[in-house]
Amino acid sequence: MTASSYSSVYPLDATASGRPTPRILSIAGSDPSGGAGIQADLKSIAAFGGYGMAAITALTAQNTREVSAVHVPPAHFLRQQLEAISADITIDAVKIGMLGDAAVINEVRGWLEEVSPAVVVLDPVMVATSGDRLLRESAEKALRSLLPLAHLITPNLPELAMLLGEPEATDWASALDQGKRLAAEYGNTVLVKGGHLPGSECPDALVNTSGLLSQDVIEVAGPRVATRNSHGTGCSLSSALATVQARTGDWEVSLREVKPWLLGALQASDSLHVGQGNGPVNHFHHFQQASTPGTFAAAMWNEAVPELEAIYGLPFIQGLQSGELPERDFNYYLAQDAIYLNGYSRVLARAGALAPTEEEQLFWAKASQQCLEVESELHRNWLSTREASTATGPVTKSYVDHLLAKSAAGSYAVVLAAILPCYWLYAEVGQQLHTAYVDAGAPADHAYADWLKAYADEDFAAATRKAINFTAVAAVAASGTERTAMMDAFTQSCRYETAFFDAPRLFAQASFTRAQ
Ligand SMILES: Nc1ncnc2c1ncn2[C@@H]1O[C@H](COP(=O)(O)OP(=O)(O)O)[C@@H](O)[C@H]1O
Ligand SMILES: Cc1ncc(COP(=O)(O)OP(=O)(O)O)c(N)n1
Repeated sequence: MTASSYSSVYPLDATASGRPTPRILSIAGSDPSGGAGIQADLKSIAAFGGYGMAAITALTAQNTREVSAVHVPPAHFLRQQLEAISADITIDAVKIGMLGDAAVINEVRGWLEEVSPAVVVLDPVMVATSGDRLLRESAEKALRSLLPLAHLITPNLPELAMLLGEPEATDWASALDQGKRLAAEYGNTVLVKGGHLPGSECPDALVNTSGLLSQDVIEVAGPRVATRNSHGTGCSLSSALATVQARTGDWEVSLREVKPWLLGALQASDSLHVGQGNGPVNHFHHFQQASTPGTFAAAMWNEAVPELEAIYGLPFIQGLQSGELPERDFNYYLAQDAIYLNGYSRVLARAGALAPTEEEQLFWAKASQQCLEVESELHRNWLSTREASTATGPVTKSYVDHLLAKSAAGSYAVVLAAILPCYWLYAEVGQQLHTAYVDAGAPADHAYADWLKAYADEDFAAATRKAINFTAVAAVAASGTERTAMMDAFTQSCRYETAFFDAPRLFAQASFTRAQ
C-alpha cells in the first residue's frame, strides 16, 4: 500500500477537488465601511487562503451606525456579472448574502440552476444589526424559493423565524428545534447561530435531519465575547465556511476550523478602532501576530515584561544593586552560570547548524564560541578564588534541558525563540543595574562594582538586537503552529531566567534547612 500525498482521514491543504487555493464567489451587497457584505466576505475568504471573487447585488451607503441608503442595480446586470465569471472560471464554492429584492433573487436562482456550484452557502440576510432592512419585505417569498438550491443555510434567529413563519426563538433548545424543522423542510443543512441569545456562551450548531452529518445536531460551543464590534459576523462566518468547505468537503471540520477564528476576530476587534457604532471584526488577527518581524518582536516583548518585573523584584537583583547581596549567593550564581553557559553554547552551535543564511550561521557559531570563553573567564577570574558548589542546581538543569529539547526538535525558529531570553532579559537587566549604579554616583566601594560596570556592554547589546531580529524574521517565515511553539519556548525560557536569578536564594534556604 502507498500513502497518497493528501491525508484521507484528515483534510490538510487541498480542496475537496484536490486544489490548494479554492476559488470562492461571493454574491452579496457592498458595505463601503468594510465590515460586512462583499468586503467582509473577501477578507474572510483571503483569511482562509481562498481566491475571492465578488458579484455585487446591491450598493449600500452604511457605516458602523446605520444603513442610510440602498441602491439595487438592474438585476440583469447582476446576471451579466455572474455569467462573466462562470463562463471563464471554475467556482469551487459560492456564498450568497444580501440580495435586496425579488428580481435579484430570481436572477441568482436561474444562474444557480444553470451552473450547479459544488458548494452553496446561503446567508439569508434580511435586516442589519442597526435594524435597517436589506431585503424588501415583498421578497421574502422569493428568498424561500432559493433555499432548496443551497447546501448550507446560515440564518440568524430572526431570519430563522421568518423563514419558518414563526416567532423568534428565545432559548437555544427552541432555536435548535426550529433549525431541525427548516432543515427537514428544505432537505439541506442549517447552521443555527447563538449570536442573538443572551448569556456567557455563544454556541453554533449544524443541523441536518437526512443523515448527511454524523448526527442530526452537531453543536460547536464557544464563549460570548463582550464587545459591540460584531458588525459583519454573519457575513464573515458564512464566507469563511464556504472557503473551508471547498477545501475539506466536511461541514463539521469546516465549522470547527472557522469558529475559533471568528472568536479571535471578535476578541481582536477592539484594536481596529473603526467607527463609533458596532465596529467590524478583525479578520486578519491571526496573521497580524507575525505579519512583520516588528509585530512578532512586540508580541515577545509582551511576554517578557511580566518576567522582567518579577526579576526586578527578586532579593538577588535588589541585593546586587545595593551591594548587600550575600557573597555566598553571588558565588552560587556564578558557578551555576558557568555550568549553564556550557550547555547554552551547545544550543547556540545547533542554531548555527540550522541557520538558513551564512550571516546567521556565523553569528551563532561565534556566539557559541564566546559563550565558552566567558565560561572559562568565569572560572579563571571569579570562581578560582571563591568557594561555590560545582554541582548542577535544579534550575540550571531544567533550563538547559529545556533548551536542549527545543534544539533537538529541529526547528530553527523555535531554537531561536528558546535562546533569545538569555540575551534579551540579561541585556535589559544589565542595562537597568548599570544605570542604577551610575545614577548612584558609581561608588568604587560597591561590592559588585566590577560586575555592574561590565554589565552594560554595548557589544552584547548589539548582539542582542541581532538575535531579536533573526528570531522575529524566522517567525514571519514560520508556520502558524511553529509560531505558537516559538512563543511557548520563548515564554518558558523567560520563566527560567527569573528562576535562575532566584535560585541562589532557594539554594541558601535549602542548605540552611538541611543544616538544621
Ligand atoms: N459576542 C459574540 N461572541 C462570540 N461569538 C459571537 C458573538 N456574536 C456573534 N457571534 C458568532 O458570530 C456568528 C454570527 O452570529 P449571529 O450574530 O447570530 O448572526 P448574524 O451576524 O447573521 O446576525 C456566529 O458564529 C455566532 O456564534
Ligand atoms: C451589504 C451588507 N450585507 C450584509 C449585512 C449584514 O451583515 P451581517 O454579517 O449579517 O450582520 P450585521 O452586520 O448586521 O451584524 C450588511 N450590514 N451589509
